[in-house]
Amino acid sequence: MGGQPNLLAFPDVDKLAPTLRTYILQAQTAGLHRHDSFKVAVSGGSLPKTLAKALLAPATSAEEKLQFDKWEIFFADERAVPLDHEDSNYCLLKAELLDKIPAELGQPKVHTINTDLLDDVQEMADQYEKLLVESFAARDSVKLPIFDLLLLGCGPDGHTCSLFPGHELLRETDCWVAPIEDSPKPPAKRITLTLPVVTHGVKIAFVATGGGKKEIMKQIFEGGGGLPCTLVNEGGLDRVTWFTDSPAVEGVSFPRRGSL
Ligand SMILES: O=C(O)[C@H](O)[C@@H](O)[C@H](O)[C@H](O)COP(=O)(O)O
Repeated sequence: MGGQPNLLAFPDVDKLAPTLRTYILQAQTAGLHRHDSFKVAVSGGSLPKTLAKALLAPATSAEEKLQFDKWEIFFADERAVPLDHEDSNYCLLKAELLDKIPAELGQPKVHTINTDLLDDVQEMADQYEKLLVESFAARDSVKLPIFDLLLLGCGPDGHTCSLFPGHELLRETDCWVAPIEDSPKPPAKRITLTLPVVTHGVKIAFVATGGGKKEIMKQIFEGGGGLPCTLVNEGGLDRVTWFTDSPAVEGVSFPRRGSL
């Protein structure tokens, strides 16, 4: 392991989407070879919309087929709200992507939070972790779940998943899924994958677009001072790829801007 995160910059989201699609298809192929399924974690925010742009586009004859029936989708973070609530990351993903997948491509298996536990986010996180244990840790030797792909956003303060700058959760090393009850971004109660799980992914993708990300992108790539996104870069190294648009990276100096 080594290298550096890869930073890809596109003129706009429409130009970014086809490369994101190719990247996801490559990760799907690798996952299917590894365990005949594709285990993905996704965040909320603007990501589901961009994912939809990438994944709902018509297929080209040269590419691998999207096999959604082999996908297992987990949430990199989720808010402790009912599944049909406007703050729910599941609700967002469903509206933007899941409901629009053509029947012939199959439907992913989606692991939602247990909404009986909205008042007990510790238990909600523990149960979600159990889902990961069942899905990933068939062998005792598995110490951490290894997602085939994590698809993440980056907040204007440098947070990712529900891992916020300066928060004690950044030091969590034992559990795979943690509760948070004081999220600075509402709603306050959430669950999130922890940093060791995020940085263990086979591939880790950030999608960060729009001029609102410009200042934080500079900080992340020019030092970062322990920002959550920087910590993922440092832990994931060349397994991390950033999909950005020009407004988000204007003025960001970064040694490696590449292609897939
Ligand atoms: O539940 C959440 O709050 C999101 O999962 C969060 O982590 C998001 O990914 C970032 O805030 C980026 O959001 P944008 O893409 O909307 O900037």
